[in-house]
Amino acid sequence: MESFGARLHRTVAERGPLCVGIDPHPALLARWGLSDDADGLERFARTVVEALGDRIAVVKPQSAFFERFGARGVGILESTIRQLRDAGSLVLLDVKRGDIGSTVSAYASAYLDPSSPLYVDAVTASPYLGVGSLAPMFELAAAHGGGVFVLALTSNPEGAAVQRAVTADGRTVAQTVIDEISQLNRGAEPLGSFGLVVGATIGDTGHDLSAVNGPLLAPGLGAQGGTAAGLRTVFGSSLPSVLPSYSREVLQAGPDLAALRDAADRALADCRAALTTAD
Ligand SMILES: O=c1ccn([C@@H]2O[C@H](COP(=O)(O)O)[C@@H](O)[C@H]2O)c(=O)[nH]1
Repeated sequence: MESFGARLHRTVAERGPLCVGIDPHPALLARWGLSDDADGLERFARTVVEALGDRIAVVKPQSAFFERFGARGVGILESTIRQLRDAGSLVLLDVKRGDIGSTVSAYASAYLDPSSPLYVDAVTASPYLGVGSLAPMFELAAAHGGGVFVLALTSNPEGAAVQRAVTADGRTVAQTVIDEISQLNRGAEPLGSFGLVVGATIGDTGHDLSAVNGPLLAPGLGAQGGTAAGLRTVFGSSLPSVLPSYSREVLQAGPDLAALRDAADRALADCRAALTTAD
């Protein structure tokens, strides 16, 4: 079985270093001329799959925008996941789950067990009940070739107060998360399956990411003010592990398929240039 890290490494080599989010904000539904209901959601998601599913390495549905419409919204999420996988994209479900370990087991079954209707390639997870509480997700991911991206230094300004708080041993909360994920990825080749979320908006992280050996998801590009050119400042020598992520910046080009593809191509070109520029 190929690990998530290996699949990600291969898919990024084939399609380029880009993740595009499916975030059907009410304002975007309106901009696309769609109704703010499950029908509008379905049309929106289908259009993104049709435009980008066969060309983007990773597509990241934001679960909240599907859950907003209850059972039908979750049903649309299920079929969107299936369609993306059929089109060859890796699906990273942005759900930021976290709880006590026994409940995390249920989340792991929901997203990382291949027999689940919501089975995806990887999920986002919140470590604020302790990184160790996420162990059932790490175990099921490892067993089935899945991945988990754990929040470390998020793109929102409110995150810093918690994530940069200093623990009893002198490390920040974020550095303890980084170190635990680095441990899980030790020795993995070509890339570990456990990633971190580090916002593209935060400037120099001031943290040591050198031992992570896993993907660094960088949301916050475009609508939140982060730029591809700024990724070098944020990530320094860890730049080769970065998976840049855009949602609204690309989605606002829709619903025209060619315009969506052009917006994604522009984002990819900017990211390629930023990730490969020599020091
Ligand atoms: O630190 C984080 C973690 C996750 N996100 C999510 O990414 C997208 C960003 O959307 P944009 O439209 O590109 O701003 C969204 O789903 C967030 O929940 C993040 O922004 N920052």
